[in-house]
Amino acid sequence: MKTSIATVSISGNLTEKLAAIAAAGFDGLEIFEQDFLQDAASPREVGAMIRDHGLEIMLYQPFRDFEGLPGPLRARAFDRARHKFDLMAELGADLMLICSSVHPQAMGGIDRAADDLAELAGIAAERGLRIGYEALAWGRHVSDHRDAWEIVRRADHPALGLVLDSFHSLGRRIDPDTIRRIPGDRIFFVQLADAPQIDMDLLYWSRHFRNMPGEGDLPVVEFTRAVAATGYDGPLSLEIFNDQFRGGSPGTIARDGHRSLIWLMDQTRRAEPALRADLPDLPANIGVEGVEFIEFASSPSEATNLETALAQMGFHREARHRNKQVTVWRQAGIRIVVNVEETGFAHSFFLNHGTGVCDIGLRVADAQATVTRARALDATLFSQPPGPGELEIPAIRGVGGSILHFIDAKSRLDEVWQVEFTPTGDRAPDFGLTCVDHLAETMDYDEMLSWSLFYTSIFEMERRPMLDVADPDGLIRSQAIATPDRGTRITLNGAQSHRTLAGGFLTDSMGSAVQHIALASRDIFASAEAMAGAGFQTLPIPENYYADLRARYGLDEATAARLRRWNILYEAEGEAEFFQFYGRPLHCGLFFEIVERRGGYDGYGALNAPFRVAALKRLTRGKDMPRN
Ligand SMILES: O=C(O)c1ccc(O)c(O)c1
Ligand SMILES: [Mg+2]
Repeated sequence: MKTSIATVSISGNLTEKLAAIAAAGFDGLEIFEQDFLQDAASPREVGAMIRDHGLEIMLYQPFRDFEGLPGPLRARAFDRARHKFDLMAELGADLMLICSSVHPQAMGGIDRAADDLAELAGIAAERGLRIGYEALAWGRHVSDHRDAWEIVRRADHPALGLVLDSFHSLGRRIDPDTIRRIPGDRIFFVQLADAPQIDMDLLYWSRHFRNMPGEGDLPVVEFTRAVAATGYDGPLSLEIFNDQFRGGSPGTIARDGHRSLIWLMDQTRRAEPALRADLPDLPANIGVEGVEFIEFASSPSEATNLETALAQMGFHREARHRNKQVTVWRQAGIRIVVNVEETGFAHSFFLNHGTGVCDIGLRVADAQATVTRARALDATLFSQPPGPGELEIPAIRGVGGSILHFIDAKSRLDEVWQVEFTPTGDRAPDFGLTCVDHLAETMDYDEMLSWSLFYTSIFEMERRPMLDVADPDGLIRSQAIATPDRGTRITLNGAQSHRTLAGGFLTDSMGSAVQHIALASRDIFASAEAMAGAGFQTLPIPENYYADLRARYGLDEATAARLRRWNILYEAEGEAEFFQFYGRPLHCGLFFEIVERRGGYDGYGALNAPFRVAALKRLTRGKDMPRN
């Protein structure tokens, strides 16, 4: 199956669109009439331009309001079509999409539509062209692919086929398995789009909120499986109308689109062996076994602030790198690496962003397989020449110029701590922190879909519904992603305004980055006490919060007082309970969170998030009186 994308999916002018589509690796495109009409070049020149980019024109669209018209209107529609056929010949396009009519005078009737389309197919065939009929979800008489197929079947003309569009079928909740009964050679073209599940008018939803397969909530994999089962082996083409994408970077949107199609074909192939995908073999979604390390880039002077916080949380300096100014801070299953080298990747990260998380190490079963999959999904590999005696650990580029390293036991990369580091012999205190609970990455709202697709397409990770968090100065959208065992969790936080806390952090850190690190505690009260004893300062939470908490959950005075004492926030869902408290932000804006989950709690304290944001803002504006 070839990959294609409609020009309407990408921002920019036609030249920019073509460059982005070609660079992302698509085989071809659907030329959207509007994109072409607005360009100054002649149809012939546009066709040549497309082919010069190594791209094939797979479809010309849309041709509207054709079938079922009375008398003179019908004749007019045939004239219009002839004119478009002339244009297609100039362009070098041989397939035209006809979408079901929304014309107020269209009469309906399966046979009438079939007769009109058969007659038009005859005209197209004389010119060596073909036409494909698509049911728009809001079509006046035809709004279901089953009816569109019945029309195509009755018209029975070799130059007429069906066009399927996942949005129109799935948006109307039509069972995709109904596609399985259509012969694959009568399907001329397949368009794909996903969308977030929002209850709204179909036309408005379709024209503004479509997104890439895997970015939304529609069962696009089931749809593609059904298509594959018919034996269809034509192009899979993205047709994405999205307001956000229209304003996005053409290169990023095209890359995400290509990634989504590779992901989709891979998922489909695994479930539906009949699929003939032009895809190399690639390993299945990579299972992540945990966070092996979190590395900060810093400088000797700036690192002190961070290292003080680490010591106050009960970390000890466990080991030093043999050749580099790199130290490992450790507590149970958590390793925090502090890199103050003056050359190399971490240093350039530091120069660009200041102190911050430059590298995340993930534990996987097979590091090499991980980069093979990541590469097939258009991720950028990262490498830096290893120093003498150092291991070559596979890595890719992640959020905001940071990197992701992959550590496995299979190729003994997990021995890096013994091979490259020498123990300091420092005493290990135990403040009860056990492992990384989650990493919170802050980014521009417009980047969220892109990074969520990145994680969920490469790794075995699932998305949770998107949440809104109210910041006093705007909204933050939050998207949690986690492995099925919940052992590795990442939250993506999207800022829409630079006046929000997250937005301010983005400006200060010169781009997307980890804004907070949540560490899991065995016993949050014991951890809070030990940390306070070591001088750790928590984020003060106002009295009002605890009054509200008592009312909300009927907590007794003693429990509320205990929570209040350590500024611990609380949330409960049935038997499941969540406890969390925050540290104060470091100079770099990053802060730590300590959490304890009980009874299978699976969230992130969404009800508490606005209190946390307001408390942080009070603190940074210097208006808060510490209570303890
Ligand atoms: O929104 C539309 O009008 C429109 C046009 C052509 C398509 O292929 C489509 O899916 C929608
Ligand atoms: Mg369509």
